[in-house]
Amino acid sequence: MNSFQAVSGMLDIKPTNQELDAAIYTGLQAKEDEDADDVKPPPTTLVSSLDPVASVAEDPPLTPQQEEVLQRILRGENFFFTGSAGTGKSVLLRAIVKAFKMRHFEARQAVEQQRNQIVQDYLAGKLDNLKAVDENKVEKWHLAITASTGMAAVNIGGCTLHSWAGIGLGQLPVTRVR
Ligand SMILES: Nc1ncnc2c1ncn2[C@@H]1O[C@H](COP(=O)(O)OP(=O)(O)OP(=O)(O)O)[C@@H](O)[C@H]1O
Repeated sequence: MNSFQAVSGMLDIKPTNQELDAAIYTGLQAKEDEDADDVKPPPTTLVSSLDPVASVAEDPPLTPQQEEVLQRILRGENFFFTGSAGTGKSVLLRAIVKAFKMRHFEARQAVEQQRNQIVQDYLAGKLDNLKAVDENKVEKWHLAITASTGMAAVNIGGCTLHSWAGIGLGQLPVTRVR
């Protein structure tokens, strides 16, 4: 069974651990919400309790299928994951966000270690001059966590696609949309 078949063959399952193994997820497909444009982004203090990385601490370990999707995304594949309600999409998405944040954190840490090593070598007389660390080796990326409605966005610690794109309520003329 290929991934696509696995994805399409798991509709209407309940979110038990065993059935989650047979399930894959609907990325950012959100429930219908006609008032989505009216939903304001929640204040930062509220969002903190919904922080996707903080939530991962309480999330269960990924199922093999969730883990496979995570690994493939980390390898750079474009991945559309889908499934009916309660099949573990949000749990997986939070794990993806955490993995990217960890990757960035580790890259920054490596730079700091190199920098410390240079200073130590210089102080120990092993280097004539302090040299700069090549920060270009730090992976640079932008992570946008978006959903099509405000409620769906809150659930994943993101924002609406409209908000992220600067469209807001869509009341400004096109020329003024950033
Ligand atoms: N790997 C897992 N092991 C055990 N439980 C899990 C796992 N993944 C998800 N669950 C549980 O299944 C339930 C549904 O998960 P989640 O909210 O991620 O589903 P969803 O597909 O995003 O749902 P919806 O489409 O309704 O937003 C939650 O209670 C979650 O903790």
